[in-house]
Amino acid sequence: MSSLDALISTPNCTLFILILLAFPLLFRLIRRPNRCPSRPPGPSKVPILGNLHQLDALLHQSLAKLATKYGPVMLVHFGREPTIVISSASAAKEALKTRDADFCGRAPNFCAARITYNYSDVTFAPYGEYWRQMRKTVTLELYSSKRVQSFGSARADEVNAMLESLALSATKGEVVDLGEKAFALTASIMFKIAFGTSFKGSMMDDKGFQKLIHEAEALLGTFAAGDYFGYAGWVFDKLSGLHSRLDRTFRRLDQFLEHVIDEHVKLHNAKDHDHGDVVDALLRVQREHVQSRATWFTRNKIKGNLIDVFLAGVDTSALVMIWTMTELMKNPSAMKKAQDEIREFMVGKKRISEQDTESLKYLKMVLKETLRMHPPAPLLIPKVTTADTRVFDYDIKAGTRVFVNAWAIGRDPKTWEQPEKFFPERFEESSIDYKGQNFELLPFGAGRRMCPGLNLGMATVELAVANMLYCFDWKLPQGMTKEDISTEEGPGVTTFKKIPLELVPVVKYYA
Ligand code: HEM
Repeated sequence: MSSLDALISTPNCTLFILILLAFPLLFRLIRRPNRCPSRPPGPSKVPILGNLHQLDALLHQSLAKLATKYGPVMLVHFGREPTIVISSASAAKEALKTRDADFCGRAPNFCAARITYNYSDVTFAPYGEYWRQMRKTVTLELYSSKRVQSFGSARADEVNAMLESLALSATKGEVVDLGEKAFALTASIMFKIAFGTSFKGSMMDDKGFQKLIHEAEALLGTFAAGDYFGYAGWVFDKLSGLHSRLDRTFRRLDQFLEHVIDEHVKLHNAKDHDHGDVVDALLRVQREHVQSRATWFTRNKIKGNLIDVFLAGVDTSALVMIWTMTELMKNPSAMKKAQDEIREFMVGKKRISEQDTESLKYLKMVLKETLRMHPPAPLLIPKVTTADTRVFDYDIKAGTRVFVNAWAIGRDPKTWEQPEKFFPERFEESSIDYKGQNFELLPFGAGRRMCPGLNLGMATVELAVANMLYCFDWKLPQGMTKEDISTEEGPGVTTFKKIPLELVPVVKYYA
């Protein structure tokens, strides 16, 4: 036996050699957490469906329930599509602030592609140069504070018309469907802002227009199987009639927009006339582009952005009004406090102006509390990651769909004391606001895809609610108590109130 053989045959040395051989393996095991991607936790999926069988029509609510088990960064599968669901303020902050650039894509959406002229709008446009240019343009032409102010008379006129119709119902002791009033108001305001005319002067009446917008919204909220199951899903959508329903709605919208744009062009060519509305603004931008030989600002881009104004601006603002009145009727002490504030401030005045609403501190808290409990877009607008990224310590691949559950975040007991209680006073000593800096309250989102229409929407809501509370007292229909008022939501991408809010207005100060 050689000396080397002798050495190897000793037990100590054999152990040493074994450790030496095992070292690379041990090293790999120790380093494993850093090298292997760590997936967010989530419910186990079944073939084809993924986790669809565990979700229901109130998607934000069923996702919130699952998140209590799997945590604030959760992976679920919609068919074959992996989707990350963010359900806490700190996870939302990491996604929408720290890694905002990775979380600002939009998920492909079959219905949205058709309705928005292949993503010619801002809301559904994929993140990139086109979205940047368009968002800059519409921010200047539509959403700047100067523009929001310039639409003030449209808001005042339409709010006055609504108050007049409520006063008429009050004299007859009629029950009114407040949801209907709110949608009619926001639709007529956006119509005037966009087209420079009221329904009366247009080719479409208010009911027909509202129906068309609701149908387009419903299509955006429809689960298109093609988005989640590839070609098989596309065939299913075709056979189920989704494609023809989509085509019908698109053609009606297109016909209407073509007519409105032609009218504006004619008037401009004949009289160099500018109504100061959105169509004129977009046509002016188009002319400037043509002069500088840029060709990308086509007619479809104008139509896509006009549709955006309605789809993003009508239902959202109306829903804030409806939920505010619902919560105030269920909480008479908050209703009294809000009315006392307004009526004390308004002594001797006829109508509340937009400037007046700035002084109504309690009303602003009421609206914040409503937006906390009832964000109109509870999952914001679905996003998609634009790069491989992380939230907390979880790896997320580029191209993954992302839902930020603003509804769950607004009701997170780790952030909010008694989150199910409507309690505007919680904002008395708090600086939390909904303007995208506080991730506990995200009704408008945050980061670069945050809602640019915040001021436009809230200007309408504040003016309308303040005047409704000032001019009228509100009673429940005979035989009903506040406990009978339902807060149940209907299915869809927005938090519709399932059972209409029906109230009886009683004139207090209306002249
Ligand atoms: C109170 C009413 C409103 C609420 C609660 C609301 C809420 C939202 C939310 C949650 C988003 C998605 C943000 C995200 O994905 O992170 C959004 C996006 C958007 N909103 Fe609003 N919105 C309101 C009013 C309006 C109005 C009046 C307009 C315009 C007329 C408007 C135009 C838009 C647009 C264009 C986007 C897409 C932004 C982008 O993708 O870059 N919104 N809104």
